[in-house]
Order: sequence, then structure tokens, then C-alpha cells
Amino acid sequence: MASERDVRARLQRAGQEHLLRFCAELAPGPRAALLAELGALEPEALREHCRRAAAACAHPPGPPPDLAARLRPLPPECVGSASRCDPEMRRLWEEEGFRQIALNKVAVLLLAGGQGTRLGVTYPKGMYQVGLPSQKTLYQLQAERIQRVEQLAGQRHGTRCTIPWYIMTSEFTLGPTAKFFKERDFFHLDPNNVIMFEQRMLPAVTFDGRAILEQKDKVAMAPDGNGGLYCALSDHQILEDMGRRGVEFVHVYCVDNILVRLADPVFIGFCVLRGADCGAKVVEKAYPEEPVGVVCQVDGVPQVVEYSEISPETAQLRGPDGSLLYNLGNICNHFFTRDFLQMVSSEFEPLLKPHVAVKKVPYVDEEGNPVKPIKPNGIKMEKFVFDVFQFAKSFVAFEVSREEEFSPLKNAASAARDNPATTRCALLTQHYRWALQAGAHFLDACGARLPEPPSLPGSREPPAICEISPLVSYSGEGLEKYLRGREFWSPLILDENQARALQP
Ligand SMILES: CC(=O)N[C@H]1[C@@H](OP(=O)(O)OP(=O)(O)OC[C@H]2O[C@@H](n3ccc(=O)[nH]c3=O)[C@H](O)[C@@H]2O)O[C@H](CO)[C@@H](O)[C@@H]1O
Repeated sequence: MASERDVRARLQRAGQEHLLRFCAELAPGPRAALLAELGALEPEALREHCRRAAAACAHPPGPPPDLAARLRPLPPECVGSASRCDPEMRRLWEEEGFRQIALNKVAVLLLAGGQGTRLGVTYPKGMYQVGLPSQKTLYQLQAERIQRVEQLAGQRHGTRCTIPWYIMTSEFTLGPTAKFFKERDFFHLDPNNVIMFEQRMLPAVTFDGRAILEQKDKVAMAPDGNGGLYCALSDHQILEDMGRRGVEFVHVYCVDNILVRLADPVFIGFCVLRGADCGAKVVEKAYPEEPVGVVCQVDGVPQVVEYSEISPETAQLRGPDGSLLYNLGNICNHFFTRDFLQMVSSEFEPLLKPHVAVKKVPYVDEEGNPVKPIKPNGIKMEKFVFDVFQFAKSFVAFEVSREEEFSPLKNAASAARDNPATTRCALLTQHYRWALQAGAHFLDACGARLPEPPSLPGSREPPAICEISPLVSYSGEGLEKYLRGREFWSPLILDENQARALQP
């Protein structure tokens, strides 16, 4: 362990010696923990981090004044669509995706290092359950979709295949996530194919460039953003692991979208057949202020302009047909080739510019009293996963249906949107739709058939409760044999047991 003298000397080099100001009064345990935390910070990197944070703060808040002039929509030839394409084309994409999965060339990578502050839980978001009849958590739904899509690819190609699941965690989420998976027997996945690794943490900094002490013995640290992925891939030799397994294509996604299609064969196949090295799934933006990034071009290269960085005027611009000019909403589902990830991690990562978030960061005052600030007092710097799009040789965006593929859990129940109730409703409405399409009918308490609306938006509660296990159906396929022409009372829970019972 580094001595106090060593740590002090390193902090002096970084201009951050104040972090030791309570060190002398700490008991041996907390003192050792603080020294260990500080000893791990590389002095030059820390100095640069604090300098950058203070410099960023000197700029006026909001989007750069010239950004609007540098923005263009993505050229149409870079954009594919799952819903507005020839069905035969879609079938070919799907076929190609399944082929790559069956060849064990596809992995999924979950970004799960975030703190879920808006949702207001103290545990990782993936452990949240939104109140489905099955009480499944987001992690369980994802694990089961992996198993089902492996099974579908295997059946088509007469083989057994594996989609490794890489999970990027942070200091906040690694322990509880690992414990959760272990306690649930990895949801019946082979633990060798679930690979957790940790992203780096960075100190929060005051507006004048001083790292913040959160407690006398603890620096205020935060994960380095989901773009911390690229350092974390190098830190933990993840690309080498992928190489050993023969993985060529990686589907990277964020934890909170209850409808996420892991390793979606249609998306993978589209990207592969287009020869893309980098791709993003998008949905049409619902309204100008929707908190999703927009996929577009800045200075002629593909980029996402984050919702926090676009001006309201630009977000509201409309094209000649009346639709939003910047309407490709990023849903944080990305496709990368392993070669591209390799190139980014080894060459381009240092070029990624951190984004600045001004936050209320709890701290200790000069007397050592804990303070919960009422207005923002600090800066957190984060890299964003999509900032690598600019380095792509062949970038594509792929538009999918919001109803089928995007309902994120961002907020606590008190918020109007993207909360536990809206995500639960989106999933149950989807399953109800799938059941009707497969020929099921639902009955009311008196045994009369419930009306079957021709279309059902995910924002409306379905007339009957129907939950279909991802182990039974990944995207609505294969349900006719259980449901066609049959009548059900609500709730219908179509899990594997029920499916066996209904099998003709
Ligand atoms: C930077 C980014 O991708 N922004 C996207 C993200 O916004 P949004 O602001 O919702 O992003 P979140 O903070 O939820 O993070 C997205 C994902 O990254 C993970 N995470 C976050 C921080 C971190 O240090 N480590 C980490 O792994 C989170 O656990 C989550 O799985 O999702 C929206 C769709 O839902 C998109 O429209 C936004 O463009």
C-alpha cells in the first residue's frame, strides 16, 4: 500500500493535496481506505482531468453556439428501416443475423455501470422489476431473450450456439450485479458465458478545478460515462476474450429498455449485409423535447447529439414533409464489429472528448461537516458510447418500431413518462398484440369475448393481461400453435409450463 508521503507527493503533482486535509484525524481503517483510493489515481491524468473540468465550466452552458450550423440529417442511404422495407428484404436480414449467431460470431454487451439516479433506487437498474405478473427483473428478461435467440438460431442451422453476454459494471454496480446473478443461478445461462468487467471511476470536481471530498475519508467518484467502455475493454482484455471465442459482431445496449431485442438478428443481419463497422438502432422521435439523443451528422460525419446538448430551436426544426428534421432518436442499441472496437480502443479512445454534467455533489466543508448542496456545485465528466461513430468507415442507422422495441425505464413512478408503469404497460400491450395476432381471444368475467382493437399503442393498458415468457417467444414468433382459436381469461401467463400444456 502507498504511504501517506507517497500519496501526498502524487497529489501535489496533481495540484490536489487538499484531499488529504482530514487524513491525520482518521482512524487507521478509513485512513488506509482513503490512501488506497487516492494512491490509485494517476497524478498527471488527475491534474488534466481537473484542469479540463474547470476549463469546460468556463464556457457558457448549453450547446456550442455554432452547432446548429454544423448539423445535417443523416443521408437517407445510411438509414435502413425494419418497418418500412420490403418483407423479403427483412427476411434476408434476419436470415443473415441468425446465420452469424449460429456461427457463434455474435456477442451482446450490456452497459450497466450507471447509477440509476433518476429512477431513485440504490441498487443496479437491471435488478428492478416493474411489476409484471411473473415478477421478472430487467436482467431476467434479457437473460431469457438470449436463450431464446440462441435456440432459434440453433434450430434453423441444426447446431448449438452461444451468445456471450458481456456486462460492463462500475464500482457501484459490480458487487450487487454479480451477487444477483449468482443467487439466481445466472438465469440458467452458463456462467462462463457471462463476463462482467468494471469501468473506471473519475472524481467530481468543483468549478475551480478541485476534486471533491464527499466524506473525510472518501473522494466523490463517479463512473466515467458509458463511453468508459473503450478503456474498460482494454483494461480487462475483453476484445482478446471475444477473439478467442470467435466473436466478430457485438450488440451493445443499455440496461433500461424493457423491450430490448438482444442480438436482434434483423439488426445484426442488416449491419452485416451492409458491410457496416458501426451502427445504431433508432426510433422516430415522439416529440421535439423527448430526452433521446439524435443520430445525425456534424461536420459531415455521423454523430449523436445528446438531448442535453441540442438547443430547443434545433430540436423543433421540421423538414418539408412536416416531420422533425432531426427525428432519428437514439435508443442506445449499437452494432460494432470487433475490429472497429479494437481500433477505437487502441487508437482513438484518447480523442474522445468528455461531456460535462453540472451536478449537486455532496461534500464535506472545511470543518469536516457533511453538506448536501441545494444547487449544483460540481462537475462530472463522462464519455459517451456513441462518440466513436465519427471514426466509422461505414456507419448505418436502422429504424425500428417504437411500440415493438423501445420503452425505457428512466424515472420513478411520480414522473409522467418512462417510469415503471409505462414500461410494464408497453411490454404487456406488446404481448397482448402478439397473442391476438397468433389467433387468441380473451374473455371477460362473464365469458364474453373482449373487443379486439385493430391497433393498440403501447401507451394504453391492454384489455386483458397477457405475459409471454421470452423463453417461449422472442419477438412474437411461434405462438400460433399454443394460441390459435383458443379463448383465455385474463391473466394469461404463457411461460414454458403453460406452453407445454397448450401444445397440441
Ligand atoms: C450517452 C448515452 O448513451 N445517451 C443515451 C442514453 O441516455 P440516458 O441519459 O438515458 O443514459 P443513461 O444514463 O441511462 O445511460 C445509458 C446506459 O449507459 C449505462 N452507463 C451510464 C453511465 C456510465 O458511467 N456507465 C454506464 O454503463 C447505463 O447503465 C445505461 O445502461 O439512452 C437514451 C435512450 O434511452 C439515448 O437517447 C441517449 O442518447
